[in-house]
Amino acid sequence: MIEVRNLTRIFRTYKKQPGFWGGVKGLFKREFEETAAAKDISFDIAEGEFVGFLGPNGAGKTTTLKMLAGLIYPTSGTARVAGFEPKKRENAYRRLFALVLGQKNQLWWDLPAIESFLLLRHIYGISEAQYKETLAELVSLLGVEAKLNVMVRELSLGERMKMELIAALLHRPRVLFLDEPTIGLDVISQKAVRNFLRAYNRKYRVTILLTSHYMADIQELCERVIVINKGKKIYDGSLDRLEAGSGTRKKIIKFIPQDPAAFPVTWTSQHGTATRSDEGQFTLSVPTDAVIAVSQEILTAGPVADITIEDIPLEDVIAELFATA
Ligand SMILES: Nc1ncnc2c1ncn2[C@@H]1O[C@H](COP(=O)(O)OP(=O)(O)OP(=O)(O)O)[C@@H](O)[C@H]1O
Repeated sequence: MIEVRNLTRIFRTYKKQPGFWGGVKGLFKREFEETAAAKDISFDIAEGEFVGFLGPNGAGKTTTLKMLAGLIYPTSGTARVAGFEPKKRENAYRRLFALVLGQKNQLWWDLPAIESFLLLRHIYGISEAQYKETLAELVSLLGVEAKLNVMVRELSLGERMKMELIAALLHRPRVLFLDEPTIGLDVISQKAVRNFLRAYNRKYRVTILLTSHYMADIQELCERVIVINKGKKIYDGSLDRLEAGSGTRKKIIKFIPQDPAAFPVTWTSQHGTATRSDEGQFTLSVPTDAVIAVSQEILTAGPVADITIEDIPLEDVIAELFATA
């Protein structure tokens, strides 16, 4: 469904010297700076896939999504979505995808959401019957029946995002580009949006490319992730492989001794040293194959009130990937 080959976008920005005279100088001699927001990015996404697009701030995620949506032109390379070249901005392509930017609104601020939906119905030429059916389904899935006639500016952030999603899906796109759709939402709204996206993806086999800084979004929704850093793709594969195959093939052991005096403040095992926290807890990061040995060492050292073995948080795995890339 999505085919990206060596997609590159270089931004050229004017470097203004500070102050008034800096501005005047700039009139005569302009200095430019080039930023490669996307460098030689290639990937394929099959129909119905739900792919997470990860990277730190400024990695080039939004730039790539905007190129796929035809909002900005690539400097070089090609992109094809369902056979269309986004940069040509054909109407048939506009009907095929939707782009949701969590940080921007497409709904009319001073009107109830339903008015924007009606406008979109006309823009996309959606038949009355299809409009009614789609709207009823989306509104009920997202639970916003009671808010359709409320001015958008009076909606909560979560309600507004749900309305944005309805606006994006009214014309039944086959491809969805979601740029941080859960940003700023409370945990309950984040979960509601996630549940909706999962159900929608499964029911309609819509192809979804999602960026989010919330790892829960990625872990709950995406089996595959593409990671980019400084404009370059550094990983493309399953989330499991990313977690298992990372340099941090480790687990975290946390324990609280029954008698704190039985353990020194700094306790050393064969595989590392842990320092007691104010709450009396010790935390050790150990290689996965040493988990049993270290657990036995802890239990031999003295009775424990609690012991847990956890996976390294995905955030840490990814942070390590960025650091080594
Ligand atoms: N219109 C523009 N003009 C100049 N530089 C730009 C422009 N848009 C983006 N950039 C630069 O391109 C780089 C990538 O930006 P982009 O917004 O794609 O990153 P991102 O991965 O989406 O980051 P974030 O997670 O913070 O949203 C950044 O260094 C940014 O400053």
